[in-house]
Amino acid sequence: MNMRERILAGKLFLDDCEELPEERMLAKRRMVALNQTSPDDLEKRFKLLDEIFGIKINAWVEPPFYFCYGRNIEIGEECFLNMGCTFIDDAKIKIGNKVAFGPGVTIATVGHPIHPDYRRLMYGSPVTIEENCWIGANTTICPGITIGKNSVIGAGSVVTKDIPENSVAVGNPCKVIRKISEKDRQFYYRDEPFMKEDLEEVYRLNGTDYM
Ligand SMILES: CC(=O)SCCNC(=O)CCNC(=O)[C@H](O)C(C)(C)COP(=O)(O)OP(=O)(O)OC[C@H]1O[C@@H](n2cnc3c(N)ncnc32)[C@H](O)[C@@H]1OP(=O)(O)O
Repeated sequence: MNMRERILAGKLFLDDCEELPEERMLAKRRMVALNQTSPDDLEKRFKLLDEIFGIKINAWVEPPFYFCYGRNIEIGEECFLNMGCTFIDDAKIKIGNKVAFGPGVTIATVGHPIHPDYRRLMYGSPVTIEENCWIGANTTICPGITIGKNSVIGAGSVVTKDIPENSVAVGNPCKVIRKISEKDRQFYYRDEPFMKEDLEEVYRLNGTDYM
């Protein structure tokens, strides 16, 4: 097994060989270039993002955006990353369609042994966020986590265990407080109801179709 295979297999690894440092250096150059783009230079931004992810993507990534490799992140259609997200992608990060990230979200796929004698070593474990999730501001997602589709993670959460689909989960450690229900189709925030005329006006003002 070579080092890259060890990383993928979740085994202990070090990352100073097999051109991994060169790959990270190239990624850092692209990261710096992306984070220095002007907000109106969208053409350059989109080109750099395609280079970073290694494939043409259809997602909105608000700089600054920080990552290790970029190529280990698989991002679905119509995702939105608000500013200041950090994706530590030594192992795979898989993000489904229409996932929204608040500002300052950290995804960590890598960890170090607890004992200081072995601390320099690393192990990776992939993170999966299924479609339609909303990850609140400044959330940290730990190695090996899966967040099920449609779920909402409250701001400032630290996700240390898998979160099932259709859940609202908050806190440190992040715990499910309730399931998403039919009531959430009626109220958008506390006791504020969705109203047909209100929705119509929002979509009309924005020039988009109603629902
Ligand atoms: C894509 C973007 O850029 S979005 C911009 C960034 N925006 C955000 O990050 C906002 C994220 N929103 C939140 O964290 C909200 O609090 C939500 C969505 C989790 C609220 O969900 P709701 O189910 O409506 O929760 P509700 O407000 O009723 O609170 C329920 C309980 O959870 C607690 N709670 C709510 N949010 C959090 C949180 N982030 N962390 C810890 N506890 C929380 C409340 O204090 C309450 O506790 P109590 O029962 O002891 O009083």
